[in-house]
Amino acid sequence: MNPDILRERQNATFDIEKLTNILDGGAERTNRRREIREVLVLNDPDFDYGTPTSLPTMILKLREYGISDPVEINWYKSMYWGTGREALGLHYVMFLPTLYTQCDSEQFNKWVPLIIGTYAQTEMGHGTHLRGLETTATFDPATQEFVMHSPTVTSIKWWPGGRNPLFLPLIFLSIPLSASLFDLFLSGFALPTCSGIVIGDIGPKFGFDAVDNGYLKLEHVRIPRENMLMKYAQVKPDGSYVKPLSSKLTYGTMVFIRSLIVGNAGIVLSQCCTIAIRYSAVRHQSEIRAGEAEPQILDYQTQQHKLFPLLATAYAFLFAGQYMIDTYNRISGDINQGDLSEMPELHALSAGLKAFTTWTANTGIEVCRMSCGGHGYSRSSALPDIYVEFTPSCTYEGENTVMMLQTARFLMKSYRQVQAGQQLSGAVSYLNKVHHRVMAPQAVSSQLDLNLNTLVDLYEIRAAMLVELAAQSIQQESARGKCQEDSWNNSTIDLVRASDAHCHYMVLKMFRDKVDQIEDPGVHSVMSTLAHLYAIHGMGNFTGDFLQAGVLTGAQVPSVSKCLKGLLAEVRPSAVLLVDAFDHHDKMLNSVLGRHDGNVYEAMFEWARSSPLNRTEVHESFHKHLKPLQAKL
Ligand SMILES: CCCCC/C=C\C/C=C\C/C=C\C/C=C\C/C=C/C(=O)SCCNC(=O)CCNC(=O)[C@H](O)C(C)(C)COP(=O)(O)OP(=O)(O)OC[C@H]1O[C@@H](n2cnc3c(N)ncnc32)[C@H](O)[C@@H]1OP(=O)(O)O
Ligand SMILES: Cc1cc2nc3c(=O)[nH]c(=O)nc-3n(C[C@H](O)[C@H](O)[C@H](O)COP(=O)(O)OP(=O)(O)OC[C@H]3O[C@@H](n4cnc5c(N)ncnc54)[C@H](O)[C@@H]3O)c2cc1C
Repeated sequence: MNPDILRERQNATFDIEKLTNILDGGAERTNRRREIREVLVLNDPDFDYGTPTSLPTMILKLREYGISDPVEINWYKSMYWGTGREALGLHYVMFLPTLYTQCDSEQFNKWVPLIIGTYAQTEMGHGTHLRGLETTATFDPATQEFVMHSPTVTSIKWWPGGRNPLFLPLIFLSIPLSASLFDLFLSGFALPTCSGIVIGDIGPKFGFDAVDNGYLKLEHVRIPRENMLMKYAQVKPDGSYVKPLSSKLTYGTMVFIRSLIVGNAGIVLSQCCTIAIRYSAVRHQSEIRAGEAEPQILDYQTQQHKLFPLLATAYAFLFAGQYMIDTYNRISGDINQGDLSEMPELHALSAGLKAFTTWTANTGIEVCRMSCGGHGYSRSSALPDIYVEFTPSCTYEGENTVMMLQTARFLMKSYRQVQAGQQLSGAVSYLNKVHHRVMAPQAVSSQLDLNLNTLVDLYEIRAAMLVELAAQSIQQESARGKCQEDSWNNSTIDLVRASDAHCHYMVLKMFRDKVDQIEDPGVHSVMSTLAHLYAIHGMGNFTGDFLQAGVLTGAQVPSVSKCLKGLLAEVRPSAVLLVDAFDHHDKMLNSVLGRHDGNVYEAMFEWARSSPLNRTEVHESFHKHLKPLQAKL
């Protein structure tokens, strides 16, 4: 083991295993995750790491081992595929959940165990604006069929993942918005089961290469009436339409996946922090004091300033992901029982946190890559691949700006309810105080009150202020004679800013609540330090907001920076131990820089030598192209 990394692991001030258990949701979950990883994957002789041929093996193994819990499926898949996406991701996270949530019992029993599918909602002309989708589904009572049709070029279904002839049906959204299971293909390499279907691949993408995103054009293709998913809405044999309790129930799968993406952003950021911080512990470069040995780059304050707030953010997002999934499970359970009262809040929370966490993680991955210098740009670091695979999450499952504006809709509605004298509950209850906000007591002192509860209060006040400013912008636009829609559009910068601040407050609050639950003193202490770092770093980034909210004075601004530097120094001794607690296996991380043993250079040389370009002493291109050219010169 590299001596630097060995030294970093001595004198731990907290129990790493206990922190890993907290991240997993308990010791039993950690044990189960490791059992899946060590026994069912790494020690499986059939396991040929991450090669496409292993996809069928993976599916059959999942069935052989009886792994059906979605989280355990993801644990298994992530060991098989490491940090990359794989062709079946969409099947597990969108196609199956749609069947689970939108099929009536007969359809569920008929389809769920048997098929692999995709989710074809987006069209070439519309991805965000679902009410603008053009594909039609026209019921023909004479034949008890729906006639599915793509009337225009912009109505061609565009992007469905895993849309190759190998795959079976797809969930199809069409006008009127209902989800019909559209059985297009038989298993295997069968051609379309009926004419009128034009499919293909949409061509090379920025990345996401393991997933073939396709296109699908339908020309009056008929499917049985029974293929409409009929849990919430039905078309009866006589053609009569039974409306769902809410038209938004059809959007349920998107809410589910957005909820998952929150925790996934934390996982991806934790992977990158593991790579960058372990590498920064073994990389020596330049000098701090003349004549002395080159220091670990992790001892440069700037390197700590790049990485430690991201480390804190990774923990914050992992805890936010746990909260999000628990909230999703609770509210979707109520919805299943017909209680839709909290559906708007679930939509607003999942939409906002999905955007907030993916935007932040997306930027953070690049900071981690650049903090590793040239070696970060090498594919051996895994950081370029992680970025390329993660960055579309800011677009898919709800484009982030649009998602922030959906959260803003909920915030504005809540604000108007407070103005009308209503008492709010839930995540926006802080708006009840928006008109009675008193200056925070600490604003009169020059010292920053570092109490975590006080910091949460400051973020709450900041969010309330920005919600009020956005509402006032809309009111001012209306007062200038603008219609409601234009008043809204002319305030969308403020609205996104308000939603962002609301999500920032929510994430810090969840982090504080999680820290409060930690009983082990050592773990509590180091997590409390990270939560403080997350809060103070945010105050440094948005100082203007806190000044404008009147909870920070000009005299206190220098102490924000001073406090930040102190917290960076406090995290330094535990940095490697904190990424060890994420428990990312080398095989899954697949990064030369992020190896647990820190033996980076030897591994990098081996990695380079294994390149196909080095298979021969002289590359064949010399003989094929250069040598003939030289002969003519
Ligand atoms: C299982 C374990 C696995 C773990 C894996 C871990 C993580 C996963 C990581 C990555 C994912 C992996 C694979 C997936 C990768 C790629 C696949 C990508 C797939 C896709 O992209 S699928 C397509 C996604 N498309 C969208 O998201 C479309 C976005 N657009 C919309 O949602 C809607 O058009 C809109 C923007 C919300 C507007 O809708 P609209 O009907 O026009 O409503 P409005 O007029 O704006 O509002 C009316 C009213 O309705 C409320 N509303 C809107 N949406 C919802 C909702 N979903 N739920 C509840 N309520 C909703 C809205 O709030 C308004 O209410 P008011 O009271 O304000 O009137
Ligand atoms: C890798 C990847 C995989 C995908 N997989 C699938 C899949 O399997 N199935 C599927 O159905 N789809 C899939 N998609 C499509 C994806 O869901 C859409 O791309 C996404 O919903 C965004 O819609 P759009 O592309 O139409 O962008 P647009 O909505 O056209 O966005 C373009 C710009 O317009 C802005 N904009 C749009 N509306 C508003 C508004 N109301 N207010 C302010 N600004 C606005 C956006 O903020 C953005 O800046 C995938 C996409 C990617 C990148």
